[in-house]
This record gives sequence, C-alpha cells and structure tokens, in this order.
Amino acid sequence: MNALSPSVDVNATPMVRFEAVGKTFGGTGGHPAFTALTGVDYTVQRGAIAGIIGRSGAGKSTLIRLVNGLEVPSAGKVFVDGVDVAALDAAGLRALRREVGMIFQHFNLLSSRTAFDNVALPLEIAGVGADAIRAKVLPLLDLVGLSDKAGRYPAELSGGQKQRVGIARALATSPKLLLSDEATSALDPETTQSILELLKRINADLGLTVLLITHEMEVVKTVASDVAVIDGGRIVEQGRTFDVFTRPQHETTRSLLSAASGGAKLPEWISADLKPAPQPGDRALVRLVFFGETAFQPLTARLVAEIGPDVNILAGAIDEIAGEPFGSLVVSYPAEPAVLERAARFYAETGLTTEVIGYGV
Ligand SMILES: Nc1ncnc2c1ncn2[C@@H]1O[C@H](COP(=O)(O)OP(=O)(O)OP(=O)(O)O)[C@@H](O)[C@H]1O
Repeated sequence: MNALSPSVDVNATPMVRFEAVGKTFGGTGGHPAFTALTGVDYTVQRGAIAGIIGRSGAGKSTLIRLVNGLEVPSAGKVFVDGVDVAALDAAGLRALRREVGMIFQHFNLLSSRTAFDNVALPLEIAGVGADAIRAKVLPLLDLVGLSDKAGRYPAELSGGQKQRVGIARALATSPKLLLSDEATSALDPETTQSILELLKRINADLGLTVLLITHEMEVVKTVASDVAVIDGGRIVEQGRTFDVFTRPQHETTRSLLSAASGGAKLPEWISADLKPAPQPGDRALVRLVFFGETAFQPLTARLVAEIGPDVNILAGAIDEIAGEPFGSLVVSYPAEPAVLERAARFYAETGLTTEVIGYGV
C-alpha cells in the first residue's frame, strides 16, 4: 500500500512484467544494428502509477511500445497481466490493445472529428452500437471535465483539453492499463499539474494501472509511486519514487535530479566553478537531505552549533516526492580536516543523507 496508489496489490499477477528484455533494430539489408534495450527486468504492479524516466534516446518509447505489441522483443519476454505479448495472434493483439489504452505527447486526435467522435472512435472500431457508444462517451467526457465540449473540434480546444479528450478516448474500451508516452511534455506547468491530477484520480477511482514514460522529473515526483531510471537502454535504478529520488544510487539519477527544478538548486555561478577535490582554502559544498518528519525540524541551528559558525546556507527547499515530504539544503563550510570530521560525526548521529557536490570558494 502507498499514499499515491491505494489500489496497488503486490500479491496479484503483475500488470506488466519484463523478463531480460532486449531490443535491437536493424542489422539486416546492410543497415547497422542498433541495440535500444538490454537486459530489462521490470515489473509494474497492478494498481500502481509507475514512471520510467530517462533522457531523449534512452529507450523509453521502445520500452512502452513493447507493452502493447507495437514492437516485438529481440530477447526475453514481455507479459501483460500474465500473458506473453509476443505469443498473441492478430485477434489476441487486438484484444490486448482494447485492454491497454495509450495517450501521447501530441494527443493524436483526428482533426475532422469532434471531441465526442474522437472518444467514440475505438468503440466504433470495436463494432459497438450508437446508443451504447453514447452511454459510454458522455460519462467519459464528464469524467475528464469536458461535458460542455462534446461538439468541439480539436482546433477549438486548448492543449490540456485535447489531452483530456485523449485520456477519455484511451478509457473508452475500459482498459486495465493506461500507457502514457510523454503525455504532458507539450503542456505548460499548470496544465501539466491538472492532467497529472486527473491521472491520479483515474488511478484511484477506476483502479486503472498507469505506466508513464517521461523525461521530466516533476512528472514522476508528482504522480508515480514507483520509478525506474533508464539510460542507454538499461534500467540503472528502480524502486519506490521517494527512496530513489531521496537516496539516488546511480549517476544518471543524480544528474536528472540536479537538473530538476525542485529541491535545493544551486545558482549557476556557484555550480559552474566546482572542483572534484579541494584546493587549500576551498570550502566543501554539501547537499543534505531531510526525510519525512525531520524535513521540518530546525536542523539548521544544530548544524551551525555542531559544525561551527562558518557554515553558509547556499540553497534550500522543502519538497514533496510521491506525496511524502522531504527537504534539502546545500551548505558550505571550510574543507579543513577538523571541520569535515565534526560534520561527518554530526551526519552520522542525525542520520542525515549527504552528498558532497564539490569544492569551491
Ligand atoms: N525503428 C527503429 N529503428 C532504428 N532505431 C530505432 C528505432 N526506434 C528507436 N530507435 C533508436 O533506439 C533508441 C531509443 O529510442 P526511443 O525512442 O525508445 O528513446 P526515448 O527514450 O523514447 O527517446 P525520445 O524521448 O527522444 O523518443 C534511439 O537511439 C533511437 O534512434
């Protein structure tokens, strides 16, 4: 159980399971082979909102396209709700795609169809009759807050409204899994938040499992109960979002975190001049992470009392990851053995998580 996805059931068959999955493109007809994914072991629990984060070209889209059979693995197996996707015949694949909805960065709406008719499309394709379509589409438009826009064309809708139509369309066939491919990347921050809130509500109210891929830390931080970090076609780190982001183990996670807007961010003029090792007279710049309850405790006063008066606070923020509070502070103090020793003792006593960012003046 967790705060963000109350319906997670870790004992049930996972909604998605990757077992040693690899994907190589090309390698035939004189085209050089390109390995997009290697050795991916990954599980999405039923009822979760799972995020996969990585930079452009990391392999995110390839990974998500393997889930609904738009790509076939070159190695390993992909299971959706216990079913091996590669073993499905054409009818099986059609059935799978009714059970797996998808939303896209650029919404992919048909411009010649109204909002209503866009949402109705998957039902028309499935051969559902007009009355049943109406009975399904109107509540969906209501769910996404667009009851009054049923007759509007995509060109008459804002980006956020278009994505709401996209979400309603993805839900039309009552899927058990929703795939989101950078669904908020074309939206402004405020609209992004409202779409993420909608995804959270759908997850909680309908028990729908959500697998989203994004390059935006903010998206994962806001909605995902679990996260996997992908780099160069490999999953380099995965776990509960709070754990991964507050105690990042891999360099890629750290650099994605430090590039993110939230948390304690150093001004460019300080971060640009940092050195990996101290020179005489340098100061150590250290990021301190405070978890949960302790995020709000007045540790700064103790910091000065324990380490010494020459502690500067360079940046600080209290943030929330996956619904849990955490704070971070970037402090500096002289990189002298006596000071560093006092600091290390203080961190060990208080259980603070720390990371030396570098050394500078
Ligand atoms: N059909 C294909 N043929 C050849 N190479 C491909 C194909 N599809 C993807 N690739 C390559 O695989 C790598 C991973 O691409 P993918 O689209 O999965 O990354 P991504 O993390 O989703 O990045 P982006 O956010 O930029 O789409 C890229 O180097 C891409 O060029």
